[in-house]
Amino acid sequence: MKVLIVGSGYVGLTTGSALAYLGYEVTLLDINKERILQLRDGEVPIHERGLSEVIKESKHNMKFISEWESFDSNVDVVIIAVGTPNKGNGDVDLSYVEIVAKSIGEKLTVESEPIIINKSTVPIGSARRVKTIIEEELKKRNIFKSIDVASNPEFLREGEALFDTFYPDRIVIGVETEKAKNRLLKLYQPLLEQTFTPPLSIKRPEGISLPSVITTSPTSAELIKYAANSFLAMKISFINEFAGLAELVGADIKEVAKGIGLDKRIGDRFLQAGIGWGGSCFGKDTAAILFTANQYNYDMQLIQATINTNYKQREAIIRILQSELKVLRGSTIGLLGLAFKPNTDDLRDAPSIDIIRSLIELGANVKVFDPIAMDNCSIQNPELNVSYCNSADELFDGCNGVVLVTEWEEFLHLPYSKLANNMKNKVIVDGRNVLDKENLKKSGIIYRGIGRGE
Ligand SMILES: NC(=O)c1ccc[n+]([C@@H]2O[C@H](COP(=O)([O-])OP(=O)(O)OC[C@H]3O[C@@H](n4cnc5c(N)ncnc54)[C@H](O)[C@@H]3O)[C@@H](O)[C@H]2O)c1
Ligand SMILES: O=c1ccn([C@@H]2O[C@H](COP(=O)(O)OP(=O)(O)O[C@H]3O[C@H](CO)[C@@H](O)[C@H](O)[C@H]3O)[C@@H](O)[C@H]2O)c(=O)[nH]1
Repeated sequence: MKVLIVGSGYVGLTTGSALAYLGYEVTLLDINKERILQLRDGEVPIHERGLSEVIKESKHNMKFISEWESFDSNVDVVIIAVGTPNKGNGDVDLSYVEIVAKSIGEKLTVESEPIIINKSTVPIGSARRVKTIIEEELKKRNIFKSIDVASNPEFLREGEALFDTFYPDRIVIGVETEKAKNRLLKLYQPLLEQTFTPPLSIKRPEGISLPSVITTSPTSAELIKYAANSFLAMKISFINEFAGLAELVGADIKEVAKGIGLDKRIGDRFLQAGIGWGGSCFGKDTAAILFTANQYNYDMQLIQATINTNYKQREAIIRILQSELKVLRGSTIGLLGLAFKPNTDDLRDAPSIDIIRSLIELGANVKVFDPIAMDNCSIQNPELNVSYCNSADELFDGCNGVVLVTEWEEFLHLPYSKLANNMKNKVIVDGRNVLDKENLKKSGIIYRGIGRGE
């Protein structure tokens, strides 16, 4: 099967590499010429576990292009995986998807029979919009045919993108015809039956169940994606709201999360209280679903509260520092971690950036250290007046307070009591509730977690 993937970011590149690994002939098209040149040179432009290895093993099945001129119109499947950013008011900027649809319409011929798969997260009705744009372009060249556009939302997590692609919980197929349904089932057959030899870098976990397939309408598929992200975001905001109360009444939110998570109806995942969620999806997608609801004059208070609670968590870090240090002006605060979660270099909607801005506004000097995301931070936020450190030692030196923002594995095992000896005040704020509170306290550190009853 020949597959064209449009957009070579987290979703496109991961999906393309996995499909090439499974033996498909994959072409990745991205308008970012620099990215395409990097990929041709064997460089992987994003940080994802196992991605370089899988691309290396599959490169004989992969082609990278930046122009539609090189488009093979005999392709079986075209996957749209371009960005769908927020316009700032919650509305989704669909222009990247629309431009791609137009290009597809300009390039298809009378003979071409591809199924168009929309993997980008898009508002309700976008599959129909893409179909209309393509068919109108075709009509301009006197080609009158119906094009199948499927909605096939993506559920991968950054940092575990390849793992989630090879071993998904479910595959959602939103289609209007049998032809489209069968083409998608054929495409995903190796994953559905797990017939492939797992890549060495992304091992198949023992006892993993086969993915379920949900075949539904494009509209339901589009809503499934928003509902999934809203639910996960809500779960985190729920535990964070209780963390605030736990702090006041003297309870430990970690114990509370354990106590409720053992109930199978609730489940223990996504109950980690802390600074709250960030990243490219939860903020954008919860805002988008509120925007859609608004268009129908429908009030989604739970989603609004989910968002409000989340952004309050970032301010809570400042309140904790103020309560321990009193005056932040002139103090030095270190941030351990910048990425919105470990194992990624992504800084989209990262809590770290808001925290840095607030600290600077309050007159603090800010030092930061992140194993992977510092280059992205300095390129994307050149205006941020922070000192980039090369190690945890350098970060702690002279600080009045240190905030653990991203729970990178290496931060879990730092020699905190030794590092704290070089701080002016031994205040450590554990923004992810991952450190050993009793041990830290024993060594004279003032430990503050989120909702840990101190
Ligand atoms: N990142 C995630 O974890 C994730 C997970 C599930 C779904 N999604 C959704 O998938 C979509 C893509 O997200 P992403 O994180 O991979 O984005 P990204 O920004 O990492 O990548 C998008 C890529 O598309 C390219 N592009 C834009 N316009 C193009 C065009 N006309 N032709 C060719 N290439 C073009 C860009 O240059 C960029 O490389 C979004 O809708 C997002 O909401 C993302
Ligand atoms: O208990 C938890 C779990 C997560 N987080 C935070 O939540 C954010 C998102 O984490 P995660 O969901 O692991 O990362 P993403 O890569 O943003 O993945 C989400 O967003 C993607 C884009 O739509 C979806 O495809 C995934 O299914 C969905 O999990 C991060 O800031 C985490 O630190 C918490 O604060 N507490």
